[in-house]
Amino acid sequence: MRGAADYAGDVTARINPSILSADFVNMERDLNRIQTADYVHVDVMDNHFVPNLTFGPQMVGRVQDVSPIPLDVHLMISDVDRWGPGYAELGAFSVTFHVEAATDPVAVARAIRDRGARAGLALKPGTPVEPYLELLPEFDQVLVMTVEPGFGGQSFMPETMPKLRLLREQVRRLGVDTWLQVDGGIALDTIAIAAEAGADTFVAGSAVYGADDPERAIAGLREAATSAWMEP
Ligand SMILES: O=C(CO)[C@H](O)[C@H](O)COP(=O)(O)O
Ligand SMILES: [Fe+2]
Repeated sequence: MRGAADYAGDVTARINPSILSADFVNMERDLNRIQTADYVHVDVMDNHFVPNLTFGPQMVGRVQDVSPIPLDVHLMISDVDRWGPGYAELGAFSVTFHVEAATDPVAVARAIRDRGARAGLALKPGTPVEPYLELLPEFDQVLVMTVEPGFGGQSFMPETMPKLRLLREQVRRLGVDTWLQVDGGIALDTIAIAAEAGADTFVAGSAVYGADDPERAIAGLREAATSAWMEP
């Protein structure tokens, strides 16, 4: 039997709703609709690294001020050497950046950690994982994108799952506690696929905010992922 403990110690699946699907002019209200979330996923886009634009440090700082739940910041921006560590200084719980956006990913991760946040490495669907497997001890989480970054509401890409399997194997081999996150198209019908492949942390935007009852949606997702771990 492949139990949850194999994947994530004795934690339950972490569900991180993405406020990309929230109402930007009612952000505080929408943060209060997800009080059972593990972390709040914050998508920062610069219309350069990805063809979409959201917000920057000023807005994330205000979200940090009013959110009762710690922030999981996902940077989809260029030049994270310059901008990345500042998000840690705002008090984010974790700051995740795309490997292509850093001149020296390890140096950026160390700068983020030095400022008190967890450092995450993000991989787009077309970005291979092999060159980074040995770097796992430098990162607190790896984000395997399960859609092309830039927009919510896209379809889950199952072809990204082999990367997750390799990462899970490497986490076991090195004995590190690097969280494995998936982001994009995560819903009740896809979360089990990612959980079975080794993910322990799940971002969901439209599946949470598109539901009549976001907290019930969070509970359903958590239950679906945890059940997938328990299956023989
Ligand atoms: O990083 C992202 C997009 O680049 C978002 O976090 C992600 O797409 C969440 O939205 P959904 O769950 O609706 O796919
Ligand atoms: Fe994201």
